[in-house]
Amino acid sequence: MTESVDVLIIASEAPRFAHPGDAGADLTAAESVVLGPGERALVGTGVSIALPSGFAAFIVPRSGLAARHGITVLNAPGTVDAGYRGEIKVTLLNTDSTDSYTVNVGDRIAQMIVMPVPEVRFVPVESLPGSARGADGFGSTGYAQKNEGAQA
Ligand SMILES: O=c1ccn([C@H]2C[C@H](O)[C@@H](COP(=O)(O)OP(=O)(O)OP(=O)(O)O)O2)c(=O)[nH]1
Ligand SMILES: [Mg+2]
Repeated sequence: MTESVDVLIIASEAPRFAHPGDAGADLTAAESVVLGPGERALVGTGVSIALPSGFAAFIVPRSGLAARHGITVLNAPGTVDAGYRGEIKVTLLNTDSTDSYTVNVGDRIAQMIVMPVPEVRFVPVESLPGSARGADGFGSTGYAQKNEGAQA
């Protein structure tokens, strides 16, 4: 596993790790916007990066904004491809049905996680190998804890 990775960056305000060892680096807004109830907006961060090949960055919500204000990232996790050189933008969504939310320049609006991603080749086959789950999904194992008498 790679210990550290260098990500080239041009930024008005660089993403920052709040604590050493944090997975997510906070992204700040480079523009102000008011999100009305239920509204979304594409918010610039002023950050452009060049990831090494074999890596991607994922834009995910901040839990505090979500829990306190209902602000989330609509397309979470937003995917930043290694070859992308444009400005990283965040699609913020105000899920609150009554309150507006104001984003000011410099506010920490989301976080970015850099992760290794393998090069994938899709290999066409006639049939797939068997597995314990098979084609079961979409709630096939039930929802509540089984020992609480929930229906499967
Ligand atoms: O939250 C996001 C998601 C994506 N991007 C940038 C980086 C990414 O490499 C590029 C394309 O993203 P994606 O593939 O998700 O969007 P698309 O709608 O498929 O656009 P495209 O046709 O350009 O791939 O947009 C962001 O800045 N923020
Ligand atoms: Mg795409």
